[in-house]
Amino acid sequence: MHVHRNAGWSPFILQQQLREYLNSTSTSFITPKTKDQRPKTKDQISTRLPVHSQSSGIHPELSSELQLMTMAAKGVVDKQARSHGYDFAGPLGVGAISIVAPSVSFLLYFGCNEHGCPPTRFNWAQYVEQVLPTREQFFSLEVLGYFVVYVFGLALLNVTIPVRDRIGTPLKTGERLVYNLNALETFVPMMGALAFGTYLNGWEWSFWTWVWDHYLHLLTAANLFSFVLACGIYLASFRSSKPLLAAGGNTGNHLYDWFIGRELNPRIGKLDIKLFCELHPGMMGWAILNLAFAAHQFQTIGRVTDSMVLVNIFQFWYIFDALWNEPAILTTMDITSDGFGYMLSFGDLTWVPFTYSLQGRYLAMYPVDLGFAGVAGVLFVKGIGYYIFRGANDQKNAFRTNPEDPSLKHLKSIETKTGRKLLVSGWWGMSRHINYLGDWIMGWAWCLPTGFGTWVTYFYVGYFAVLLINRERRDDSHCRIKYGDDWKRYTSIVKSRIVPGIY
Ligand SMILES: NC(=O)C1=CN([C@@H]2O[C@H](COP(=O)(O)OP(=O)(O)OC[C@H]3O[C@@H](n4cnc5c(N)ncnc54)[C@H](OP(=O)(O)O)[C@@H]3O)[C@@H](O)[C@H]2O)C=CC1
Ligand SMILES: CC(C)=CCC[C@@H](C)[C@H]1CC=C2C3=C(CC[C@@]21C)[C@@]1(C)CC[C@H](O)C(C)(C)[C@@H]1CC3
Repeated sequence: MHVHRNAGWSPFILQQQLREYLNSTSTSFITPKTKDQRPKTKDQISTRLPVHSQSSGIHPELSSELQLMTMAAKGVVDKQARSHGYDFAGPLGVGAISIVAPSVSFLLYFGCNEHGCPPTRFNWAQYVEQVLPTREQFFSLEVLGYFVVYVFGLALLNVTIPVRDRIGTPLKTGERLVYNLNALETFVPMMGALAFGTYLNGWEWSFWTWVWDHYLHLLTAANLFSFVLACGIYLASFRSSKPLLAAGGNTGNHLYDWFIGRELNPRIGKLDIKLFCELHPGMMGWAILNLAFAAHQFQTIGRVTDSMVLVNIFQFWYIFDALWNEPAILTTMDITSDGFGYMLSFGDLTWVPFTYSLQGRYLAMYPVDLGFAGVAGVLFVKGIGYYIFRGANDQKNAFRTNPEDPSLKHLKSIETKTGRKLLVSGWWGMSRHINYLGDWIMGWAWCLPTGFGTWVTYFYVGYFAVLLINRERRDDSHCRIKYGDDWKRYTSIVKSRIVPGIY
């Protein structure tokens, strides 16, 4: 069996290769008999090439990943493996993002509120006097407490609701984690309870009023919680049990590793913090905020406009779609390769619920009636976006689940040395991430219902374009490592990154 130097990082296949290789070669892998025979310090083992001598049980013919698997098989993987290069322009870039992103989450509030969106009629002195909040308006210990109870309550549900257990993709240590996939089983009863409360009390229900009245307190609480959580998880990653670290979050630069995430899968018992934060408090909080905005609009104008209905339906659909397809998240880079740091802590718990719901908050203050033509136009944009987004994601997920599925036999793909195939026709032949294009077009369907009275509510499509372009580049570099020359072959066939024929 020819063992490829750059075998892609595909643990299933690597395990198969390793098994065949071990059977086919006379090389005897020295299996440490007892723990004390295993290399004990980082200096004694390394995951970096050039390879070790025979004595460590690693053979030079094996690719770097296969060596890792071999070490994994021998329990000698260096879980502290130093990382590859920097993303986001390194420590300077992540430092800037760590200041700018939270600031923007507040600026979108101070720049779009009852005083205007943006409040341009004030000069600076009037703005400071009339708009800037007092300390009491900015921070509330009581609301922070409620926010903590909300997050911890969801965490308790996540580890107690009977779940569809799911096995994650194999780690470089060879082990695979079990995940509690019950986001939908949590979200549906939550929405049912809120609907029942609204049925009993009407849209004037004090819960909706409370959310609206404490929006800024909740935003501050989410920012504080995200920061403290990221710091706690970072410090915990240095614990004596030496947890598995993310390849990109172990550079040794504290600021960078804190932002990107040093530990790959931080857990508290059965609670997987990365998966929980990505789909529970933030995504569900996003839906709650949108409903509170619709309630506020009803309380102020006695009805809910067609634009507010569309924004709520579109974004509720997006949230429900994410939770319905929860198993698919186990193969995303956030779960498989990114550590849990401030980027995901802030992104999940603050950025998503508070900036993605900007359109609903704007419409609660500045109602827009679209009319039939407007509704039809926005529905058309949404339909185009969702057709691409869902079509591409379903096709890839189906192909990854069972490449031999009869419904996929019309699709062309290329073999890779890892044994996994890459689609080169259908959605994934049009561009390497056409799913991103569909998602971005859907973002326009979220912004257009706010009309053209302000540019502020179109912030999302601008930000999202930057995020997806960066994400495509990061995924490209991950795939280049995974697939080596086969990825070059793939990119020579599928030339467009996101927009077919354009980018
Ligand atoms: N609203 C938001 O803020 C965000 C939304 N999203 C959305 O989430 C969805 C998922 O995106 P993301 O998590 O980036 O991952 P993707 O769904 O884009 O999957 C990327 C992975 O798919 C596999 N792949 C790539 N090309 C092919 C091919 N030709 N054939 C088969 N498999 C291929 C590779 O993994 P492998 O080969 O190892 O299987 C690659 O790493 C997207 O629709 C995106 O728009 C994402 C981030 C933020
Ligand atoms: C400004 C800043 C620091 C941004 C951090 C990035 C995060 C906002 C995003 C990183 C990956 C994300 C994903 C989703 C939301 C945005 C973040 C957290 C996601 C949950 C949206 C819904 C999708 O269906 C998804 C589940 C595939 C997706 C996962 C990644």
